[in-house]
Amino acid sequence: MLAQTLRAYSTAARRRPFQVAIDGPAASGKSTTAKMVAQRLGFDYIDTGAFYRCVTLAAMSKNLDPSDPSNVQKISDLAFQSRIGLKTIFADPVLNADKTLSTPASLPTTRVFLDSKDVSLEIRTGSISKHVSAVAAIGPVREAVLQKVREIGAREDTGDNHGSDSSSAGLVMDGRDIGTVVLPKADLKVFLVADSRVRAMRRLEELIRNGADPSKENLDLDVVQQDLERRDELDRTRKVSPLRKAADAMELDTSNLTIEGQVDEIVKEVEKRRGVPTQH
Ligand SMILES: Nc1ncnc2c1ncn2[C@@H]1O[C@H](COP(=O)(O)OP(=O)(O)O)[C@@H](O)[C@H]1O
Ligand SMILES: Nc1ccn([C@H]2C[C@H](O)[C@@H](COP(=O)(O)OP(=O)(O)O)O2)c(=O)n1
Repeated sequence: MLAQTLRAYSTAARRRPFQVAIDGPAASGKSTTAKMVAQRLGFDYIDTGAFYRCVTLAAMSKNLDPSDPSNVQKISDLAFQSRIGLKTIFADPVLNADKTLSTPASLPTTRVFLDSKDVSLEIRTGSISKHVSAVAAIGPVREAVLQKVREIGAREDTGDNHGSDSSSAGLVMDGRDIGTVVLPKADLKVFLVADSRVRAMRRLEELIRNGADPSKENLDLDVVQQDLERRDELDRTRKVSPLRKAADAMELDTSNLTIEGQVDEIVKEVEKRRGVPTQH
């Protein structure tokens, strides 16, 4: 009996993927960095912000204004009922002339599905960004998202991930409360920050890259910066699971870093903590 228990325990211990929690304010580089870290290490990736954005889209599609307190119950019900799925497409490693493998330079892309519909671009529009913090402040909505995220995390733990039959060695998850609430025992916690003007420039470029037209929409650097700062303030001051740095998180300021640079810092730290150098 004891031997059986010990064997079960050691299997569970071996199976638990290495967890990397990445938190920080809006547009600090969390999802880009998290995806690339996952690609470099062969880990899975979960973007928790996408869940709050999907619930916001579901609410707005039903004309439920998230800032109206009388809609809280209906939005909470929607959060529990909505089926939300993520699929991250990682690029294959590159085979070098000397037969070694290296990580491709291309960025992985994450497709987001709400009740089977691909809403990847729709959830990034200005109107969703404007309302998402109000939705994310609703306690039952956070419970519903936590439940969904943990279910996905547990599937990855048992190998039922992305249709693959083997579980990955680790998991990278990004959001606002990953290190404090969702994965409080994460093996590595990172808190990304960057100057708000720099974040606004990067976010504006991204919106334009994704097809936004600043001449037609009310979109300039000041507008984007104000939206990021307003959202950060709401996320930091809400009662349930506010945005804050976990006491044991490593802080990384990306203002003067390249994307590769910030990914390198995190991968180095994972390798140090795992004691296993990974192939690049
Ligand atoms: N070090 C960097 N240098 C330049 N652009 C960056 C850097 N880090 C992130 N970005 C860009 O900034 C934008 C916001 O990053 P993103 O990963 O979406 O942030 P978050 O997930 O924190 O909101 C993206 O367009 C991303 O490509
Ligand atoms: N774990 C999380 C993730 C996101 N949120 C909320 C707070 C954010 O304003 C929204 C959207 O998050 P997302 O990471 O997609 O937003 P940005 O890419 O940083 O603009 O969701 C949260 O409260 N908790």
